[in-house]
Amino acid sequence: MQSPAAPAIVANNLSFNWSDDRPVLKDCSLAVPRGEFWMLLGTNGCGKSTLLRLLAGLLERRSGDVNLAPPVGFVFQNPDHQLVMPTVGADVSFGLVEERLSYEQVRQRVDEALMAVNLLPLLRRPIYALSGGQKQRVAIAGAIARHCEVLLLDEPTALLDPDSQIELVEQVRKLVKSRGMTALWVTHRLNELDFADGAILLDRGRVIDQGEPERLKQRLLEIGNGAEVAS
Ligand SMILES: Nc1ncnc2c1ncn2[C@@H]1O[C@H](COP(=O)(O)OP(=O)(O)OP(=O)(O)O)[C@@H](O)[C@H]1O
Repeated sequence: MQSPAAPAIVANNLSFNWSDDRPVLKDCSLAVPRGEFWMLLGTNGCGKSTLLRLLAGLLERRSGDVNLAPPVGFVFQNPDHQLVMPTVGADVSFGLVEERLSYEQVRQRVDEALMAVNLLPLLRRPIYALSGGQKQRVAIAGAIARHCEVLLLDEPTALLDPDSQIELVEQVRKLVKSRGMTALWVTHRLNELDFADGAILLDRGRVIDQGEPERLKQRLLEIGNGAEVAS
């Protein structure tokens, strides 16, 4: 059995090219401790989404190793690319199909997951009638219903207004702490870093630092252009 301090997300020497002449990720290694909420930072186009997709297995890696505690949940920047069923309850239960659970077990998992993201009263609500923040919480509930150990979130607040943005980051932090999950959250918004236990800084495809969020915030400001990384 792994100790509680063992990392739940590990990557060693990951490299990736979209085309032969343009390396996107260069020898990236990182580790996120179990039960912690970490952020993946970097300026536009430095490779954050590509790295997250490699970690999730959504892209095939060509070199290096990845090791994540299963099951793994993924939350996309645009929830409309992820939510496929007509109502909240149907969407959360859809992710459980492969587990062949009984009707009662599915109901229990869906209720528990929606309660965790404060959406149980919206169980029967059509997806089209939700706000952007509510849609993101449905996507997160899908991962909770599947009892995911690891949650990977690709700029989940990119399309949200500032209030919903802070609400979502607070809620994910609470979920990580209360459920013992491990989360890696991609962002370039400095204010979100205040909620993180740790961070990983990517610069032009290389992991140049990882650890204390405040130090990485300063480094991001140094390497980034102020306008882009401002919240
Ligand atoms: N499907 C793709 N095909 C070809 N090139 C791609 C593809 N997706 C991303 N890229 C390129 O890979 C590089 C890294 O992109 P990526 O989306 O991973 O960066 P990012 O740090 O997440 O950027 P942003 O903050 O703007 O979302 C960029 O140069 C981008 O143009």
